[in-house]
Amino acid sequence: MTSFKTLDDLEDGQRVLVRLDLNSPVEDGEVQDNRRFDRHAETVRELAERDFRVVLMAHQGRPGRDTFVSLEQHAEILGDHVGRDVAFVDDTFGDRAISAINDLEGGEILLLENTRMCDEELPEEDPETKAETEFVRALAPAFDAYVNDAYSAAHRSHASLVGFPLALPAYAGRVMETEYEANTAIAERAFDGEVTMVVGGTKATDVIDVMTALEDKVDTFLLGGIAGELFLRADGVPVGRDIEGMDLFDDQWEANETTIRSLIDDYGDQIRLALDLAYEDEDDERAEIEVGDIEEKDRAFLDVGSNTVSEYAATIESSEAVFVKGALGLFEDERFADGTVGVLEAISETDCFSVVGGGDTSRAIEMYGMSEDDFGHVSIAGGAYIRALTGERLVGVEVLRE
Ligand SMILES: Nc1ncnc2c1ncn2[C@@H]1O[C@H](COP(=O)(O)OP(=O)(O)OP(=O)(O)O)[C@@H](O)[C@H]1O
Ligand SMILES: O=C(O)[C@H](O)COP(=O)(O)O
Repeated sequence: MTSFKTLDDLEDGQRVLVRLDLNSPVEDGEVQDNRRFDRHAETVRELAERDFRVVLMAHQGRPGRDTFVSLEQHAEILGDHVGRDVAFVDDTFGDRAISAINDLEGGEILLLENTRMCDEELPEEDPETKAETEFVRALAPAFDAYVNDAYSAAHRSHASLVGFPLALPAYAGRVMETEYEANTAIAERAFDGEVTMVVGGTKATDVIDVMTALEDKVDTFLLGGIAGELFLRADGVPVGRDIEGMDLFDDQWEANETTIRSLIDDYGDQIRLALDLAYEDEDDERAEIEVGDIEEKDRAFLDVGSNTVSEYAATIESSEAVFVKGALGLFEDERFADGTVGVLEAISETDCFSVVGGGDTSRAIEMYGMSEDDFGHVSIAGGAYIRALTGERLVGVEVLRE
């Protein structure tokens, strides 16, 4: 299906430069462990076991943000997941980096400093320009091959992602391979039965883009979350009131009202909206109301209701393939997790082909004790996932294919 080379095509024992995506949440300066470490650990472990000298590159945050920190902590967390030491050098491509690389023995692993600390990394330029940067020209000669495992960053035309594949023989890592295959399935595969897509979350434009790109691939869109409420509002239901401190509705409504209305007009038969919604009552408990009984915009809705969950679950049960993008409610609060957890459980109980994506949404799987093994694929990508779903090509994947 793919035309890129993989680790199966690499001759053992070489010097490999490997790009991972370890971009993680950072709280009070502390890097938080997450599934990206676990997934990439497989690629790294395989390379170390095959006696490669393994040098890793990754980014964290962006200059100017609190999350823009050194990768020193990442080396330790990754080492725990790999089950081997991951050394760290606080240099990206200077003399200290080169000398640490040259000191490596077969089977040893070294992580270089945050690629975004290098000035030439970030400006979005074409691969040819990136291949000419000092960063790539200085580092590439120290290696025999380049491996890109950072599918979730592959929509960025940054030097570490698109420059090196032009300077070295380039291969896809295991995460790159599996993410690519699962996330492009909806655009590239033909399914025999019904294809269902659960769309929610907070970003109306993501939902609109997915629906527009996939209307001829998806039989039924099940809507929820803030995006679902915007569709309900277009359908004449007085919903869409922000909870304090959030600004999720009015700007999005203004910017997207016309598009949402025309989607409902054009594809109404494929779109299913919530039948009931949940809110917080005077006693701080979850309460539900039928959509038809909502008379004015006097409260914030934080989840879809139980009738909606049953209906959506029944549709999922009869589907051949189910894709998820975005949560159906504020699942971080247990009282408003029923919608998101209900559809995820329905998916996990059927043997349909399934892909769950979006950084926040997939977090619900472990939060509520479900197992990733019960899903076809749980993506670790955010921006790259939505681009793949909408058929957009990812520059970092394209250079590997070339
Ligand atoms: N009714 C609601 N009110 C408030 N928040 C909601 C509601 N419904 C869903 N959410 C929030 O939406 C978030 C997920 O939305 P988002 O659009 O970011 O989806 P994602 O695809 O998981 O993430 P990302 O695009 O960031 O990778 C969840 O954290 C959830 O709390
Ligand atoms: O975390 C991500 O989604 C990727 O690493 C891309 O990060 P960016 O949006 O800061 O480029």
